[in-house]
Amino acid sequence: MPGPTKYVEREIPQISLRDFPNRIDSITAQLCDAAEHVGFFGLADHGIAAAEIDAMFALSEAFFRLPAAVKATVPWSPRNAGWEDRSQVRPSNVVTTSKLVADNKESYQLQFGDEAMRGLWLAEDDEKRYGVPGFRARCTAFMHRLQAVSEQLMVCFARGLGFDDDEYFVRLHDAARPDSQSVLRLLHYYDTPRGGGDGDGEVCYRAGAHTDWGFLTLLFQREGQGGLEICPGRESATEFGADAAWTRVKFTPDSNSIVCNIGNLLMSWSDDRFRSTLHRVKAPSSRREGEGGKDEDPDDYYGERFSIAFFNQPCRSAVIQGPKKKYPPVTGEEFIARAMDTHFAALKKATLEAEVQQQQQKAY
Ligand SMILES: O=C(O)CCC(=O)C(=O)O
Ligand SMILES: [Fe+2]
Repeated sequence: MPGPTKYVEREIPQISLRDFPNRIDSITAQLCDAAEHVGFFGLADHGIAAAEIDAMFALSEAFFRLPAAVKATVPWSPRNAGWEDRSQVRPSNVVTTSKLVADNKESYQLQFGDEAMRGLWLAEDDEKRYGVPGFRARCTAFMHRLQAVSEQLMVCFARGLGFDDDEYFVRLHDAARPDSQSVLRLLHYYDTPRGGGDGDGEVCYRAGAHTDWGFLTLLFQREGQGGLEICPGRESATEFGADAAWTRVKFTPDSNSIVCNIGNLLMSWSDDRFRSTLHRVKAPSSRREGEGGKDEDPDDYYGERFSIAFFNQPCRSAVIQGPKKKYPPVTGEEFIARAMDTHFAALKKATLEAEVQQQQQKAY
């Protein structure tokens, strides 16, 4: 059972993309510094207007407010796309609660490719009928906006890592290729019940501690809907940072900042120079006092949270190897398959350990 979270203030670098062509050297230096030392940074002056972001959040909320039966017509598929509801069980959830607890959220994952999205978009007539007209076109346009911002970062990272070709990462993440794997994830976290002693004792996690396994994640959050926390450098004695000092990633209103973080793939692609950083959306909480609810803090936020994440993932056939060749080459497809295997192996291990713990408790 987790104890109260320790919090520390850490500076999360804020990087401006203003005047990108002329400032590319200084932006590259700032990005590489943030990627090496924190793994997280905020991006300002990225060119996506506040109105565009607001409109995308409104569209996402309209989708999530649809009846479950409608959302279930575009169900999650192992192609890493589609809608899921309270189905993502993370190893960290199991380790900290000793139960198979899923994140208390729903999400809808979208990709560029027709094949990946086969049967996973609402039909045009249904978009109109259910009050989300133009949903597919608007989401796709927003993905292209995020792709363009990501490509600027990719050019900087290619330069900073010493690849000869500035477009190296850009080519391997080409959204026009049919084997593109990048994902836009609309997220909706449900209200989290607080420990009160009058409920059924269900323990809720919003998003358990994890690192992202892709290349680079870009995330929008909303003012007043906090919860995202990071644990830089995995400064933790335990696997998922339960005893570590966490830092809240606050919304920065004046810059429309995009929260960016390095994924495991860019970490290995940089020969471990850049770091992927443990993060989570707090908090474990419970309807029954003392069950997970121990981790409550006066600054916690328990209301609904909407966020939008864009996961840059290399095309399936991309060959991935760092400039110093620390790791043998792997394709984008292999990397993701391995990430899945690692995830399920960790889940299996955590589940077995939780079962053993429960048996021990019964025995004494
Ligand atoms: O919603 C958030 O703020 C974080 C989401 C996240 O970390 C993820 O989906 O990987
Ligand atoms: Fe994440």
